[in-house]
Amino acid sequence: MSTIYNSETPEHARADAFTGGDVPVAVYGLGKMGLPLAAVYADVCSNVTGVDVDPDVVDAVQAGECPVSGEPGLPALVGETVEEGALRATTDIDAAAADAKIHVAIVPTLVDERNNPDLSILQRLLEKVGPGLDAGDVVFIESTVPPGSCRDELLPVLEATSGLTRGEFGLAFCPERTSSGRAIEDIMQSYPKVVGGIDPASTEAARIVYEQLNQQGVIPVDNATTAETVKITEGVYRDVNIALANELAALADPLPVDFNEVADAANTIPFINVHQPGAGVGGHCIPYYPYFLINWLDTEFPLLQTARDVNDSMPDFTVDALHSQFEAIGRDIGAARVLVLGVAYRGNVAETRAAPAKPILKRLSREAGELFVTDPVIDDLSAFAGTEIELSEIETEQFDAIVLVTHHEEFNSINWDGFDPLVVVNGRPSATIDSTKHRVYTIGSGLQARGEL
Ligand SMILES: NC(=O)C1=CN([C@@H]2O[C@H](COP(=O)(O)OP(=O)(O)OC[C@H]3O[C@@H](n4cnc5c(N)ncnc54)[C@H](O)[C@@H]3O)[C@@H](O)[C@H]2O)C=CC1
Ligand SMILES: CC(=O)N[C@@H]1[C@@H](OP(=O)(O)OP(=O)(O)OC[C@H]2O[C@@H](n3ccc(=O)[nH]c3=O)[C@H](O)[C@@H]2O)O[C@H](C(=O)O)[C@@H](O)[C@@H]1O
Repeated sequence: MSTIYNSETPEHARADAFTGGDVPVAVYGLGKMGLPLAAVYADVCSNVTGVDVDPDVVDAVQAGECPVSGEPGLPALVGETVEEGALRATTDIDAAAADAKIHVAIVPTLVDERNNPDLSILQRLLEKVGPGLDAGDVVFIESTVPPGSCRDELLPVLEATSGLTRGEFGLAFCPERTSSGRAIEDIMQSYPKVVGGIDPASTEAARIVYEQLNQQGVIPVDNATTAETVKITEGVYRDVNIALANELAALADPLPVDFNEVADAANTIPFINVHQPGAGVGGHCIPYYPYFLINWLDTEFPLLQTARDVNDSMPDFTVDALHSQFEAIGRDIGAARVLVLGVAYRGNVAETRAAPAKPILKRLSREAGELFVTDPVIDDLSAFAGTEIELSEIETEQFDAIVLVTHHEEFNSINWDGFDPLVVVNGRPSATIDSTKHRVYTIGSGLQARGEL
């Protein structure tokens, strides 16, 4: 069997061995990002074992089915690669680790209730992978981790459990630079892959492998900590920029000014990229990554913490805006029927972690007369306050207010004229409320229409 790491075999021969299926791969974690990654690996090298602790996920993949929804091309790729024998799935981590020579970890890396980074799932996984490592194997970490993790936290686990020492096996950080809903495209061709190893041979091994997967090529960086910092920098850049937009969105009220128009105009200069203000920042990535610095290093990050605080205040900003509109028309929100549109953390994605809709609904359940909620992409709304209503039924009801928290494309076909005049708080400037009857307040734009109320 060929090895990729620290081998005297010429580079092109190692790449051929990988694409020819002579270097077995294990992908640990078959979730929203792990399954697309395993399927792309299988498409390229035809020799992948996907490993997951969830037997339902494993059974589905083994049957050629795709347990991850909303990823264009994924069901077909999983079906094809499983049928060809290029992809198989198991819950048996020990056996998969013993067989593989390339080990790819893409399990959750979270923060705890105090926002301290929690790498325990990844560490426990590597404790099981370690005993299966042989000299010449290489481990690629795709889960986002705080800078320094490969060197200080993960390498020691692999050394302790494998009996091997640094230099006998490789370890590189190879971040997922992908978004839900675009996973296959992002993995294969949207942007180059960044890779950084704990030693030059690990970086080289990662470069050789990912050059076969990614049509945009590979950016090898100096070491694993550099690659880890690239990924965190991308995440905090987004969080801080969204916070800037959210802070400036407040200009809409005192001036008044349509800050969304301001942003569009400002963004015509190529080096300006004003983000969109909105009802909040959710998901299991952007709200957490700042804490991979703030609560990891003995360094102050006042800007990052401020950005977090600003973004965390947006659910309250949204509910406060609703209160202001009710006060302006002299109505009592405590007697109002309020509908919330969208609980997913962002449009067109079936994921609710850290969704801004949760605190918005919680507060409205105390402050509104009656509360209703709908989301066409989330099956189970039981974790959210409010009475669930199907999107197809909302036009048969009357409401006093509608709060759009998440902009799913299904909301574009709402017949707004079908409702009697009501208050609308639009939490996503990308959504258009297509009616002049209603009193519409859009975050960033301010009061856009007084309507007939
Ligand atoms: N979802 C996203 O948009 C992005 C995610 N990432 C990174 O990728 C990581 C994984 O993300 P997702 O795939 O979205 O998570 P996910 O929650 O959808 O899936 C994680 C999978 O890992 C499995 N798992 C948990 N412990 C395991 C273990 N010990 N062995 C094997 N499988 C195990 C779970 O059963 C689940 O199927 C994230 O934590 C993040 O660091 C990076 C960029 C984008
Ligand atoms: C720039 C970008 O697309 N970043 C991705 C991000 O994915 P994620 O699914 O979290 O989407 P996101 O568009 O950053 O949105 C996060 C949250 O921020 C909100 N949001 C987003 C952009 C914006 O201008 N204003 C805003 O309020 C969204 O509604 C959502 O609640 O985080 C991923 C990750 O790092 O895990 C990363 O791989 C992805 O590239």
